[in-house]
Amino acid sequence: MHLGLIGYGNITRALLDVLAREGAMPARLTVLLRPAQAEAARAAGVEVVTDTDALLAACPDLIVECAGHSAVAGTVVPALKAGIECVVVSIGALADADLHDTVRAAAKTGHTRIVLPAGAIGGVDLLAALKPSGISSVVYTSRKPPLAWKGTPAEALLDLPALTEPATFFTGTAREAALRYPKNANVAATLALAGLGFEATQVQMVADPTVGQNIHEYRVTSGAADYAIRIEGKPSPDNPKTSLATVYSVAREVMNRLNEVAI
Ligand SMILES: NC(=O)C1=CN([C@@H]2O[C@H](COP(=O)(O)OP(=O)(O)OC[C@H]3O[C@@H](n4cnc5c(N)ncnc54)[C@H](O)[C@@H]3O)[C@@H](O)[C@H]2O)C=CC1
Ligand SMILES: O=C([O-])CC(=O)C(=O)O
Repeated sequence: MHLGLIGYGNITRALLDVLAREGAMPARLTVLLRPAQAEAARAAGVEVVTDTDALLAACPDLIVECAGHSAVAGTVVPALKAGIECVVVSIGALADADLHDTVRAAAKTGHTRIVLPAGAIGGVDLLAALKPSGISSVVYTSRKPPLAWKGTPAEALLDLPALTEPATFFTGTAREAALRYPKNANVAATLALAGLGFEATQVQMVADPTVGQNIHEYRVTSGAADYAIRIEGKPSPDNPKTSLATVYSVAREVMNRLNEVAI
């Protein structure tokens, strides 16, 4: 497999470690990154490109986006049009309804598809499966240590370093959450896309100095099953906003395309 990656940050670097450890390194790897990161990546033995055209010209079999919302419009859309399957982690980008339409049209043009991994959470398979049974509610709470909300609008609402007890600073729709907290609410968008949509999926975000993990809890009620799930994600050492489970979820997507059995 020739794997194309977008972004050379926390997820990409950890992903490459996991694939190497698992003996699942693709035969060829091309990474689209910011020019400032090119030297470090080349030193790690990675084939580097710095613009979308060069990534597409390399013709990877699969592209995995591990960068940020802007990469979805900038690189994923042209890649889909060119017929390359794309796994996207910055799922919150699809809260922009126009971009969501553009992405779907691009996949149709390229006769390919965009794959949305479970990312930091689990249970998305069940939620998506339950959709035709009629889902009546999806309520999601994201609870992270104050540090994980640094550099987000939560900073203007709370004195994050001084918090001594949990503070719920956001209650609203998945759409609002994903658009206002692009680096922290991809899970909200994933649940919305799997289940009730961006307007009806209810989201709470909590800065909690009493926890050391990124805790994702959601409850689903539907025609065929009701369930609640709680994931206590360990934060990535290099980016406390991102749960380590996200890296493994992306690794699973890659390994499922290399193995005889996909699970
Ligand atoms: N689906 C999910 O459950 C989750 C999704 N995420 C998302 O995954 C993405 C990556 O997360 P991390 O690796 O932890 O972030 P990071 O900030 O450590 O790394 C992202 C890297 O991509 C680079 N980048 C951004 N836009 C780019 C572009 N257009 N082209 C090339 N490089 C670009 C940045 O400069 C940075 O080096 C973020 O959007 C994050 O919000 C994170 C956690 C869970
Ligand atoms: O990794 C996590 O804990 C979840 C996250 O950042 C997101 O939903 O964007």
